Amino acid sequence: MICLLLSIITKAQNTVGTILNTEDSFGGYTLFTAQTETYLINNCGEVVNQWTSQYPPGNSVYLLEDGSLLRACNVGNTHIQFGGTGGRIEKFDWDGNLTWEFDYSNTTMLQHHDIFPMDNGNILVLAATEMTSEEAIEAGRDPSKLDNGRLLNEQVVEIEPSGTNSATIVWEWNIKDHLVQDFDSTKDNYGVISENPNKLDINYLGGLSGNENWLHINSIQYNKNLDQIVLSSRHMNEIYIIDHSTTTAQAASSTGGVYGKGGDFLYRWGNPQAYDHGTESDRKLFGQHYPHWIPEGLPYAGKLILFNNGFGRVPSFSEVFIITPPTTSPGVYSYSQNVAFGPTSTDYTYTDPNNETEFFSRILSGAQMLPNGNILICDGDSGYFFEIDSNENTVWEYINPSSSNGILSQGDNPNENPNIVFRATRYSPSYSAFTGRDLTPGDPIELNPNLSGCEALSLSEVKQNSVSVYPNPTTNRINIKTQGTIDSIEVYDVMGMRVAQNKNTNGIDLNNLKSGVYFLNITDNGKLTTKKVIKQ
Ligand SMILES: O=[N+]([O-])c1ccc(OS(=O)(=O)O)cc1
Repeated sequence: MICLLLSIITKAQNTVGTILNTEDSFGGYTLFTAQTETYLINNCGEVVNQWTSQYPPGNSVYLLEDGSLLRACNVGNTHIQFGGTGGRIEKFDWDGNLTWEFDYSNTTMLQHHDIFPMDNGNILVLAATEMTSEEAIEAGRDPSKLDNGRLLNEQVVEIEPSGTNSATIVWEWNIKDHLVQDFDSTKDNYGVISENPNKLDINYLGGLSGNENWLHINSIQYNKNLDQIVLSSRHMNEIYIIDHSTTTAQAASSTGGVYGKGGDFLYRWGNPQAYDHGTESDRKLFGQHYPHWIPEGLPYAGKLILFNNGFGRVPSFSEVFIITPPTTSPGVYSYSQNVAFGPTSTDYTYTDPNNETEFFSRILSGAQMLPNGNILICDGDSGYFFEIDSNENTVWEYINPSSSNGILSQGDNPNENPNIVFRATRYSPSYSAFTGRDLTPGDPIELNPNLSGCEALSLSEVKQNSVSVYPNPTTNRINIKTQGTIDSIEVYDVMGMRVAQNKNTNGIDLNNLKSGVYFLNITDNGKLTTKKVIKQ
């Protein structure tokens, strides 16, 4: 309720940039990429650093511990085309100089969607590679389900960068080595789907037709403690965990590695129909994004958080899930024959608390647990980032002003100007990338900006004690102590109705108001501060 009120009070009528900033948001810097630019903004939407590439996103971007930027970009491969393609990885230093670039794009292979920077400097790369129709049929694909005369294998490569534009592949995994099918008994991988939960049915299409982009894996994330990778397949509506401790040879087999299963799935979740372990009613995921392990030291550490887009169900609505994959020991996932991998319910689910269909992103998107227990959510389709607290109050809101029609002005309608964002990531001010950096805020991204509401709030955070109210609680008058000159005092009830106001004076009489909680909007030398008061 307090946040609802704060939002009513502090919401300048902004259409882009920072829409809402409250004292309950996690102070830090938010990184996202749109068009050719990557922005690091503070909670007021002011740019503290910016990197420019020649290319649009392809699609994820990371600020590394040393302050450099690792970004996948889209080179426009004409041989492999679907939403989310990339093809090149670029690294920039803090000052925006391109220090390394690497292409993973040709007529038969293409990096897409996500990459993951590992602690040792290597990079996990997600790529699609071509399987000819002969290869696909040999792997048991129904030939009537090969719309484009080929199929796209999904591949993970670990690359070790070197020089300014090269890298060595040091590890590799391919889904085509982990297929099962019950279509063609003459092929090697013929089997009973339900008896092979650790493999993928090459003829399960998740309700689609014979699209070559059959799996559409849209994220790759890594857990160094478990040495495991989690992948998200939009078209299967499943997430998969695989072992990274294997050799490349083991990763192409079903044995070896710390967990003994080679490159077969260690875990899968979201749509048990895909392995004949349930029906549509058992399905949890609908075009999901960005499953990743919540880092150590954060609330829900070690669990998986993901954005369930809710695409393909009626009605359409998105959710944020936190789940605990059941295990028998760390990284060893519980499974009993013919029972779908758990859990059957989530540890946490966020939907829009007022109207669930209000929160919906068809594509892209993600959610990030923050150190104070808030969650940063990227509604990628709308370029809309918002932060919720543990009571599901919205405590920060931002709309990406960079659209495919150019940089928007404050007042422009973002709904008329595509401003999609793949993912947004908040970095804590204590992150090592910021050590010794000049973080002086520059201008916001949007043209003709209006930071009034936001600056007031940020200032009130800084000058926390410079405006005080007393007595509080009060039976009648509230006095205001400030170093500046008070321009106006407005009193709002908990429903956001203004119930009293005064100008050019250092107090206000609450005599006529009922007992309860009120909010004072105090403008002092043009700066806004909000104070909660109790009328007895
Ligand atoms: O339009 N795009 O840029 C786009 C569309 C779909 C897409 O795939 S998804 O799984 O990330 O939604 C990625 C990018």
